[in-house]
Amino acid sequence: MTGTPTTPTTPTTRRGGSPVVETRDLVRDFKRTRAVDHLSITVDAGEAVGYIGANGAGKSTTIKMLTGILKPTSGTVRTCGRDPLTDRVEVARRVGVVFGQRSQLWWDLPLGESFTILAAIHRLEPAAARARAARLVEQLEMGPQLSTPVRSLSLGQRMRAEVAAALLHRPELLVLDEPTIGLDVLSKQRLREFLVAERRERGTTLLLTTHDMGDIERLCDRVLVVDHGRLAFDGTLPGLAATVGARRVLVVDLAAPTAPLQGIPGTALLAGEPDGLRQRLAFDPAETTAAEVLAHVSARAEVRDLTIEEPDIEDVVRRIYAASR
Ligand SMILES: Nc1ncnc2c1ncn2[C@@H]1O[C@H](COP(=O)(O)OP(=O)(O)OP(=O)(O)O)[C@@H](O)[C@H]1O
Repeated sequence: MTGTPTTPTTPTTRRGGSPVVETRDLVRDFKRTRAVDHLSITVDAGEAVGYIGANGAGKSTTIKMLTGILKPTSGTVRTCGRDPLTDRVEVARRVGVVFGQRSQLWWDLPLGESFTILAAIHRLEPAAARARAARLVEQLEMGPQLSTPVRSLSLGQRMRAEVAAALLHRPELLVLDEPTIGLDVLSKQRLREFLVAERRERGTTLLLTTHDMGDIERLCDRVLVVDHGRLAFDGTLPGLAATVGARRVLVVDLAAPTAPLQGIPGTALLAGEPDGLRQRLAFDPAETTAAEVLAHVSARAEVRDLTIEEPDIEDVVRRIYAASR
């Protein structure tokens, strides 16, 4: 890795919109811990930004300051151009927040009633609110759950409901804290597809924390890495993967036992099953593509099935730490 990782690296091209999130020298101390340490970040209108870091790096504390839940120790924070502490109501009007571990829905009420109550809280015009809720319900395929009490929803259904609730008032910024944690593959996919569509249709700015590289890959144009409360990286995901040398792994299930798939350009063969039926090839996306690797494999053996293992964010972040020692 080149340069010191705690020096922000190549920022991506900015869209030139006005900042939706802007922090300058933001600090938050708890008794003995500096959770956020002179953090200066900017997110422009229409961007989709992944905010990542190891457990305890300061992500939730930052988000709580952006949304007016926590007061900074020092420094400034502007969300949609406002101070989230003194302009709480205006910020709440313009921002939607989803905390994966916490619900904003009424547990014992049918889901549809939560939407009605939220619309009233946001003082939305009833007909417009009903139309917006109906559209979200349709897009998120939640119609059958509208009369179900929230406590009886599956985790995937509840997360989609949380996202719908956070978007009911058409916020400019949607902040998502671990939106796909614990979801099965299909639920993750549905939620990601919805968020991509929402962004395309309404230009909603996304800021999300996640431990899932798939969320970043499918949703974000830009990644911010926080390490011990400080900004450690600001750039694209390929830029981050290249910076830390993160590899992807192509896992192939072969039709017949096959000799180890050694010597495929740009790959390293990882330990596989002894019969050679399942083999794992690590590759650097900067050097080759999954399609090229697969073409080489197919020339040697019949491929029955394949999966690609993404670099794990914890692993990427561990590599950043290792490089900073
Ligand atoms: N209310 C609190 N009181 C004391 N310390 C806190 C409090 N909230 C957070 N911290 C500490 O601040 C640091 C940053 O915590 P934070 O929750 O922001 O990290 P995080 O990156 O969101 O982690 P995770 O991925 O585990 O949610 C940690 O050392 C944490 O223990």
